[in-house]
Amino acid sequence: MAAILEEIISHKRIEIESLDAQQIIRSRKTVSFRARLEDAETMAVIGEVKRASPSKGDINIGIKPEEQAAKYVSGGVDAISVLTDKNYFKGSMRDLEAVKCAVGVPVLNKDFIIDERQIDRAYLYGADVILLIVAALDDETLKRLYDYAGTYGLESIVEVHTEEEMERALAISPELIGVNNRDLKTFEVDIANTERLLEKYGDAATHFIAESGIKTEADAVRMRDAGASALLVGETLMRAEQPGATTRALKVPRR
Ligand SMILES: O=C(O)c1ccccc1NCC(=O)[C@H](O)[C@H](O)COP(=O)(O)O
Repeated sequence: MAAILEEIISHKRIEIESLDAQQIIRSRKTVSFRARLEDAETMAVIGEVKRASPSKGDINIGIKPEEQAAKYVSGGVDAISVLTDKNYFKGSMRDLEAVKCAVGVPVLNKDFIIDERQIDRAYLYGADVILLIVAALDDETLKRLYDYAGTYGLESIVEVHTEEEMERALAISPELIGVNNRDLKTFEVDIANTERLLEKYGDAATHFIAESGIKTEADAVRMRDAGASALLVGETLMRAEQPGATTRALKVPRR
């Protein structure tokens, strides 16, 4: 595991000690991102609320998450990702809740999930989708958490960066796979990673989401041509003067 991921996960282990197992009333219906993807005529865009990151430090600290999310919605965004980790990304579960109250599109709880209690919390705060990072989980835990999320109607984006992780992800037949273009060992970002992996695995029966380093319409076209049906975009939208217009520009027609 990359050193930064290992460090984040050790913080998560401490964080989850304070989370109680809860009896949760499962009355809230989640909003499906997969259904939206299947209906889309353009590349789907997941706009991310990302105040800061380990690789870039502070990006846009002062924003109100619900206002930022509303700007993405004005550009036709298909889902909002909210980074809820506090130590490394300066986010919170309150950010997620504020976004969920402000928008109707699916909301992704972007965090480093290693335990069922984080999934309980994601549902409680209004998530529709969670992220499961293959590099942070063994095979048994990955499958267990994937299935557990499904009991809430939560969809999981199973994130990979390498071929080996892709093989491990495909073994559980997930409906959504995120291909991260960021190498967490070096922080180097190269969108050719999605092209490389999808050249080999693009025919798999799943939806591929290209994550990280997407800046321009030309990048969106490259990801579409590689076989991705969605983009996850953080920094570009967080720094954009007009996040709505930037979102719209990335929604290139599907092939
Ligand atoms: O962004 C980081 O520095 C980072 C470091 C360690 C673990 C995860 C990290 N990022 C999380 C993400 O996956 C990105 O926020 C997401 O893909 C959007 O990336 P970008 O559009 O490049 O901001």
